[in-house]
Amino acid sequence: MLVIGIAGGTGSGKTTVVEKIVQQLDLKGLNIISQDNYYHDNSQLTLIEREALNYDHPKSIDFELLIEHVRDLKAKKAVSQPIYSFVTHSRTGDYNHIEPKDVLIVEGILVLTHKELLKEFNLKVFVHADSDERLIRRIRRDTQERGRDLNEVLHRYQTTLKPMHQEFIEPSKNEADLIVPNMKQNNVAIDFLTTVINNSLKSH
Ligand SMILES: Nc1ncnc2c1ncn2[C@@H]1O[C@H](COP(=O)(O)OP(=O)(O)O)[C@@H](O)[C@H]1O
Ligand SMILES: Nc1ccn([C@@H]2O[C@H](COP(=O)(O)O)[C@@H](O)[C@H]2O)c(=O)n1
Repeated sequence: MLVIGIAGGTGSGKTTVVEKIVQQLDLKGLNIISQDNYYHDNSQLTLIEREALNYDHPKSIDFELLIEHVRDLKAKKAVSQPIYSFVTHSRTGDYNHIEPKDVLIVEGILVLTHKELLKEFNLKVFVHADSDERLIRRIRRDTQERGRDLNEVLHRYQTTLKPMHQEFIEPSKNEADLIVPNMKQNNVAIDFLTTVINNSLKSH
């Protein structure tokens, strides 16, 4: 199985880049795992306590479970992935059933920060967009899709998101084999990445 890690700051366009690659790949069997499903549950806390948590620090992710699922899929075992709600900041109690396929893409802001997870990747990609562009995209997305208001997004940006990005996410760019500039539509980078994946598939 070919395992690809795709990181980048919030709003850099990881999900969009993955969608475009998937459209272009000539493949039947591919799984996409988002790090977002592996946030710790925290349902033992009140909603107010959960709202105050730092969701951009590596400790906010259940990497143990994420790595277990990557290894299980590589060993051709199906996994039950928890479903996460950005509205309640906790797991919903429901699960996605994932059967192993030929290619696995693992995407998320912190997937290139964890030493053990890095060992599982055959190809490591970092999607880049400048911080002002990412903040604009984040405001739009979180107010339209994640039930947040402007004050919440800006407060989170200043208190946790920006410092964590500088401390953990930006340095993880050094782990990448490929950096995809995604300030504007970048079909050349998407074509290039698709070619690299197709070539890697031939040698697997
Ligand atoms: N190259 C781009 N140009 C303009 N908008 C983009 C581009 N890539 C992504 N977006 C938009 O930015 C927002 C965040 O993108 P998304 O792929 O969800 O980022 P991420 O998964 O890294 O948080 C989405 O609304 C998406 O449509
Ligand atoms: N309960 C939560 C959990 C995470 N976040 C934010 O999500 C961002 C990561 O997701 P992307 O799709 O943008 O990569 C991260 O920056 C967290 O701040 C949240 O707001 N609430």
